[in-house]
Amino acid sequence: MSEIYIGYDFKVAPLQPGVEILIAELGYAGFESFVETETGVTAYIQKEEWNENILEDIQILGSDEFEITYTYEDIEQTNWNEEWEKNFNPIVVDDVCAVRAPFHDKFDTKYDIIIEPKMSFGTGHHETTHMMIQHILKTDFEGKSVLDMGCGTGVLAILAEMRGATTLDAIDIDNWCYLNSIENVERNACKNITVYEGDASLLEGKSYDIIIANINRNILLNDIKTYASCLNKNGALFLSGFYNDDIPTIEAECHKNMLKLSEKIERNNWVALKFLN
Ligand SMILES: C[S@@+](CC[C@H](N)C(=O)[O-])C[C@H]1O[C@@H](n2cnc3c(N)ncnc32)[C@H](O)[C@@H]1O
Repeated sequence: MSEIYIGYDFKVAPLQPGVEILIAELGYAGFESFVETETGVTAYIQKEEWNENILEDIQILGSDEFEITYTYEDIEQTNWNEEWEKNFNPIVVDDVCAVRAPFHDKFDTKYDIIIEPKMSFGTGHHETTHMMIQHILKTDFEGKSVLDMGCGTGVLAILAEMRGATTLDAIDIDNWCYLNSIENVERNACKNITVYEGDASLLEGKSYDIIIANINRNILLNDIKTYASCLNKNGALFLSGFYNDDIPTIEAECHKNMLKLSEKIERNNWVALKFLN
């Protein structure tokens, strides 16, 4: 890996969903890591992956809905690591589950998950991860088979195993997330999780008692049919990665696939839904 990164400091108004959209677009353009700041996001790309037209296809920069300005500079990788460590604060969900980095002190919680998120999404900071953790804490996982779709850092699969799940598949389309999930599974001494790189096309012939998918509205709308076909009788599907306003569309797609909405958690306009078949 190259020693030198280029760091872009983006200032974004309004902050959300601007930062979220910007991160998604930059990810596609080859940026590898993101540190959210009070005014926007700092995004890093390896210098050897960079060219001066790198932002040419980033649509949100031309949008009238957002005002986005940026500066950029060369960053030594060591500085980037420090920057990341400064910005990753541990979180505790419902006093029961801590998600922290190896360099944070241990918490006195029932579940203590150690994550080195590097470039993957899923430190528990995001509303959707937080709510999915809340759903998992309320659900009986003892002896269950589980799919964590869009696993990111693997945090949700790791918690599901800690809660008693005995067979788990964790899948992410992104190579960094795949590699990072394998690392985090080992770091937390999980024994029942298999990590795959890919998407819903890997699910043919598979079946699970519980499916967790924190991705985004459009991917979910596309893949709910496949998830429903992989869900065992009396199964549960947890979905997040979308807003309150998206519920009717998501619910309609679930209905088409014989899934009934049974519970909703909401946080800052983001939602996490539980469906039963
Ligand atoms: C919002 S993050 C969730 C990460 C983690 N599960 C959490 O809750 O913190 C969504 C993840 O889905 C992955 N992803 C996006 N599209 C996907 C697809 N079609 N199939 C599988 N994973 C996908 C992304 O790479 C990303 O890591």
